[in-house]
Amino acid sequence: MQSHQAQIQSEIVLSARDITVAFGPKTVLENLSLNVRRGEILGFVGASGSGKSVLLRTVLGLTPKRSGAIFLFGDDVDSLSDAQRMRIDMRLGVLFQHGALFSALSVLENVQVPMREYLDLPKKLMNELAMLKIELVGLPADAAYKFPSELSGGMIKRAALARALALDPDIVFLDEPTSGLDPIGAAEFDELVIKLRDTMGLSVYMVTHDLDSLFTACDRIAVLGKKRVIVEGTIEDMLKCEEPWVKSYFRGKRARQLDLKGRIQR
Ligand SMILES: Nc1ncnc2c1ncn2[C@@H]1O[C@H](COP(=O)(O)OP(=O)(O)OP(=O)(O)O)[C@@H](O)[C@H]1O
Repeated sequence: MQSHQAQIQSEIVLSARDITVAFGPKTVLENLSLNVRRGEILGFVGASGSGKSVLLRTVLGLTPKRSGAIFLFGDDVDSLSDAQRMRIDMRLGVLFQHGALFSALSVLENVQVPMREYLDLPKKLMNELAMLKIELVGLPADAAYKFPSELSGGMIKRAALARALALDPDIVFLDEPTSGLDPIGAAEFDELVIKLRDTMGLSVYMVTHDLDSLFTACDRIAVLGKKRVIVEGTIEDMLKCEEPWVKSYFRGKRARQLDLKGRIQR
């Protein structure tokens, strides 16, 4: 019999099954299947234009699929009532590429956007909860009253993460979270994501091109190619894989510069 811990570990929080998405005559995803397990950080990679953002939008219900099913926390989202769907949506946090904060709102107000949308809380409590999230992502308290234009790139990402965490989600979707950050800022962001996973049991679906993130933060990696997931596994599996795109990505010049293999063996 599986231990309770093993059951939790193997629980599937997101299952995309046989997903096909097309725009007019152009099929972008075809019979794609992918699972995210509770408490794991899944890195999702693929060539530019291969459909990573389309899949993310499809999972979130923002882009319609032609066929297939999306299961979130065991429920087929197409079978849910509006009220049930809303309860599921509250368990998802999203950090879109470029942070996508509202420029006219302070950081505190940005973090409160999901709270205002889904909850009916007194202002004082909302302020306290938003401050807790701001602290959680490592921003100083005075950042709460700043506007996005007054923040560095790294602070914007953290503020956007605080907003994604506003409702204590079970899974967060991060779309290229470290793009535009310098290597130190990117490494700090990865550490933050790992810490949140470890302390909150968060599941993380991370679209990324960042080899450092794939190496240090991701438990598993899924590679999108030919309209579906062509390879899935650990970073060690990627380094052994002979599929041409995977090989050139993980063992190409840039990867060699990062000395990924050496770092694995150390
Ligand atoms: N609304 C749309 N209408 C038509 N085509 C679209 C639409 N959205 C995306 N596409 C097409 O789907 C394909 C996949 O795009 P997508 O943005 O998902 O790629 P990606 O893997 O996220 O790329 P990148 O790594 O560059 O962000 C592209 O050819 C894009 O032009």
